Amino acid sequence: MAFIEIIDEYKRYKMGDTVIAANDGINFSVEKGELVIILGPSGAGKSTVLNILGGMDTCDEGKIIVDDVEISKFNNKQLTNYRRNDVGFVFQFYNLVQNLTAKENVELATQISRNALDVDEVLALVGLSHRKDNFPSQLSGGEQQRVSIARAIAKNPKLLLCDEPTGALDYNTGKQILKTLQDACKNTGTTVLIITHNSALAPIANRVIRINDAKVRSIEVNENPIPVEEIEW
Ligand SMILES: Nc1ncnc2c1ncn2[C@@H]1O[C@H](COP(=O)(O)OP(=O)(O)OP(=O)(O)O)[C@@H](O)[C@H]1O
Repeated sequence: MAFIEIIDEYKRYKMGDTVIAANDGINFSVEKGELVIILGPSGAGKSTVLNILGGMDTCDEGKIIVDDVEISKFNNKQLTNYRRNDVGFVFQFYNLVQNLTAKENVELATQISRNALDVDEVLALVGLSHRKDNFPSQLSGGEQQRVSIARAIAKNPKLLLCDEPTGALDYNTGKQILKTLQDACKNTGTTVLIITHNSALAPIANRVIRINDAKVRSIEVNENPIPVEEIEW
């Protein structure tokens, strides 16, 4: 069995009298340590899959298996522990606590997690050692996103889930963030999933899952992913 298995997963939202199928029979698997890109246009159902995989939402039907555990059977308490210990999240808008320094923002995550890594080492890993005592308002967007990546990695999660992590950044800063994620995947062995609508990013991933209109349309495995610094878009 693969590290992540999503099997016949369905999620529907009721809007008044109509029902929207956000995920309509999703199937894919991911191997441990892979960098995965989930590609698709707005409204395709990408965030829904990621939220279900991250234990922030639950599916209506299907099985979600992570590291041999069926998380789709979890109760609320189990889901809380799963989110705390096993999943790191990175969002488009960094969601940092404004009155805490970069280091304190990362520490906050390590305090509620079981397997936390050394905060200074993780800040060094994302290239922020020299900025750790700064507040978010004193950091650029790219630096703030690196703090949020550090915060997610510091929990030493099984999965790092990133929803449009470069969406609010300019081209070069976005590229640096993707490189940070690619390096983090390589250097820590964490399985990383990135949602994007930018198909030019596909070559950097080990696996590319294309989702459109609530279904998986293709899955592609790259034997030789390309370093982020070598792609242009
Ligand atoms: N909480 C919700 N209530 C009702 N409908 C929802 C909810 N969340 C998502 N949807 C609907 O489900 C579909 C898939 O949404 P989803 O956010 O997963 O797409 P996406 O591919 O991540 O899009 P984007 O790139 O714009 O974030 C959309 O039609 C959306 O409007």
